[in-house]
Amino acid sequence: MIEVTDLRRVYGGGFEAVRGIDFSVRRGEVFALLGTNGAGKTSTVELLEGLAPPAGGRVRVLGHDPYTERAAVRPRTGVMLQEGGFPSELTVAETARMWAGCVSGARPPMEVLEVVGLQSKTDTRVKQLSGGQRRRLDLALALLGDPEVLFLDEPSTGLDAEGRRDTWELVSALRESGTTVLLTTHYLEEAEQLADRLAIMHEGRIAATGTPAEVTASRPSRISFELPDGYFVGDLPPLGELGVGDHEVDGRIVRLRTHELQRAATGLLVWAGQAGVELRRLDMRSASLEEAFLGIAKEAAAGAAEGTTTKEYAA
Ligand SMILES: Nc1ncnc2c1ncn2[C@@H]1O[C@H](COP(=O)(O)OP(=O)(O)OP(=O)(O)O)[C@@H](O)[C@H]1O
Repeated sequence: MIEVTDLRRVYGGGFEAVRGIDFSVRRGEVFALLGTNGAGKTSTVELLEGLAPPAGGRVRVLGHDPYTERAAVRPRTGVMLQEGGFPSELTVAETARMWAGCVSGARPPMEVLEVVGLQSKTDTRVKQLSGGQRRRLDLALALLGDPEVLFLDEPSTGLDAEGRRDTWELVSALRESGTTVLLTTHYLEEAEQLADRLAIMHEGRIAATGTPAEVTASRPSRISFELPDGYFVGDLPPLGELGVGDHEVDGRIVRLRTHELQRAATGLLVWAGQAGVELRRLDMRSASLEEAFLGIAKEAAAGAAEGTTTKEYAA
């Protein structure tokens, strides 16, 4: 549905915001673009939406160039920009009707307003809507053309926790109905919940890509606990044999990092059981997408000088 090869975007002053990225999105998939501020997510999405031509490389959406073959692509895509501009004096219903007039084969405006939960606000003027309600109106307009591919640029920014959950449910329902979704987000939990696959951007490049599970699986799990009274780290079983990569001791607290959580955890608990000691403040956890994101961004920053390579976790 979307195919991106060696894509580049250069702004007026010569600044290269997108520096040769590759990814593809399959039919019915939710694909998330993550990244630090200024990583190049919006610059990329705008190229996919056909709002600007690339400085280099290639974009195909539904098999077409979204910039030069706009007429073939635009009717089949829905776009929710980071900031929508609405005439503020119109009501919600008037805005949806006006927009429907610009879309060929539009769905009934009331239907999409109901989908996003704005049915009780149809007579409210846009200027009186909250920020979150405006985001929902924006989403409703993107859905009017019943798109095959939906671009959502930070769909839940500005929404409260409940609004965010509602948006997630909506995106999940769209995926169920076969819509392909490309979204950018700052919320790692959002990507973890919604994305079938994701790419983490950093300074115009893709630093890592794969399913959320694949990207997090590359990061070490953590175990921490308090040393039992009278014991020292040297009294623990040999950590290397438990699959522990490295460890640090902070007062009485021991922190272990491992790529083999079950083996390390079992070894530690068997040891504690045999020694008859309690491991107080015991905590064991797999890496979260947030840890993976922070680690990858840090590594990418460190590796930038020597030319960063993309980590592919996909099978
Ligand atoms: N019109 C422009 N002219 C010059 N530079 C720009 C322009 N638009 C964006 N940039 C720069 O390009 C880089 C990428 O910006 P972009 O908005 O794509 O990042 P982003 O990943 O979407 O960031 P955010 O998460 O903060 O929205 C930034 O350094 C930004 O300052």
